[in-house]
Amino acid sequence: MRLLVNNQNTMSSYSSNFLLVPIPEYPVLDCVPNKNVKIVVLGASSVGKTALIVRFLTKRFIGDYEANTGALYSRKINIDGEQVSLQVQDTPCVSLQEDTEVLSCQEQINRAIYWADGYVFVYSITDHSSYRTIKPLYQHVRKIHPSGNIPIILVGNKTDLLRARQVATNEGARLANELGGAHFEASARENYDGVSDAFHHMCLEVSRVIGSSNGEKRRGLHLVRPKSPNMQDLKRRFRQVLSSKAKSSNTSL
Ligand SMILES: Nc1nc2c(ncn2[C@@H]2O[C@H](COP(=O)(O)OP(=O)(O)OP(=O)(O)O)[C@@H](O)[C@H]2O)c(=O)[nH]1
Repeated sequence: MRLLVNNQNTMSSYSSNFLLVPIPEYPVLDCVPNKNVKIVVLGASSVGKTALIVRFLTKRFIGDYEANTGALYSRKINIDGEQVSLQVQDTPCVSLQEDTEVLSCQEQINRAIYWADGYVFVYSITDHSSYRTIKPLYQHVRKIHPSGNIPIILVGNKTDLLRARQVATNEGARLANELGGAHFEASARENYDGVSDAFHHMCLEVSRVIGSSNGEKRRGLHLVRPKSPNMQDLKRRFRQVLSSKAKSSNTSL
């Protein structure tokens, strides 16, 4: 979901919520070289993907969200004393086709999976079907990245709703172990520390993988493209050529 907040200062005359970009992006050129951590958050409907991201980046839980359109959040954060440029991609929900293990997943999610270096799989501890989407989702990620080490974590959200629990802690831990990642339980609603621990762990894992590839991007697929010439620059040069041509044709008359 995408974040909705009421902005008292600018929209006080409106009673309903409106859409606001919650966390301003900073220019891509301002990224810390070789420390650009790209994370995608994946999971079924209403498990709390947006709530977890917003909680981690702002320490706030707002609670009112609009259906997700896949916002990208950029921040500089400090991981173990080191500055890291973090990009977190929120995604629309995925689902299983009825009574099957077949995943329904938008193309935009595939692009995010391809782009990312780390994967946060989220389920709700109150929704067993959201837990059951995780394995097919992981297999889907694996189809896109068939080889190599992909840093993942598994987060069981909504631990404040203990009475409605449908997924036991050891079920989550077992699955995380099977998929080769760490398991966390958290409540975006009630506890910042649990959320922060999970994202910090993810960032550390991704940093480690990036670091171990000597500063080059993993898989060699995301190397920075050479800068294309600036449009203004091209126009200026074009005008210069035209005016020098005009001058030379005047002098030859
Ligand atoms: N009780 C409780 N509710 C939560 C928690 N996290 C999120 N929610 C609520 O769950 C609902 C869905 O949260 P979102 O963050 O929008 O979930 P999402 O996974 O982004 O949803 P989709 O857009 O459907 O993919 C909202 O009503 C949130 O307020 C939590 O930790 N505890």
